[in-house]
Amino acid sequence: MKKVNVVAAIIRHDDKILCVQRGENKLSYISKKYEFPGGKIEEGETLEDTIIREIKEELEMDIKTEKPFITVNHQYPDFHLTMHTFICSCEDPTLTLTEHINYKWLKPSELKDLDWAAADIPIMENLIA
Ligand SMILES: Nc1nc2c([nH]c(=O)n2[C@@H]2O[C@H](COP(=O)(O)OP(=O)(O)OP(=O)(O)O)[C@@H](O)[C@H]2O)c(=O)[nH]1
Repeated sequence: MKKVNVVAAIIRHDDKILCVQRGENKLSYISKKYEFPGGKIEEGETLEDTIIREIKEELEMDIKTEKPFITVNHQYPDFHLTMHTFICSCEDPTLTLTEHINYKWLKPSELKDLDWAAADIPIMENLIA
């Protein structure tokens, strides 16, 4: 089974968290789902390098990693995902979507209203708790 290793950013600004929506995908279970921005770890990168690079690529945004949050292991029908997450901050919340189709800045109590990728559900629940 294919293994995918990603890092995702929980970007906070004021009392809100950034949530982004994936575009259409041939895998229906991730198509148009909400997620935390991020991506795959490249060779030689630290987890922090990955998240800074991915957020710049996907959102044209500069962030600072504050602390590691949880790591999730999730078995999707076609691959096994390990997703490391970091709580991050940004000075300027302005962003440009280069890959996603929508974004929302939500308070923790509002996170449960989105249609999340399955692997993100434990992350979202920990943020609410
Ligand atoms: N970045 C990110 N990926 C997630 C999250 N939740 C989740 O299930 N994934 C899955 O993890 C996989 C890897 O993420 P990615 O962003 O690098 O994937 P991708 O397919 O767009 O990358 P690629 O097209 O460059 O290969 C995707 O299948 C994605 O659906 C999340 O919160 N953030």
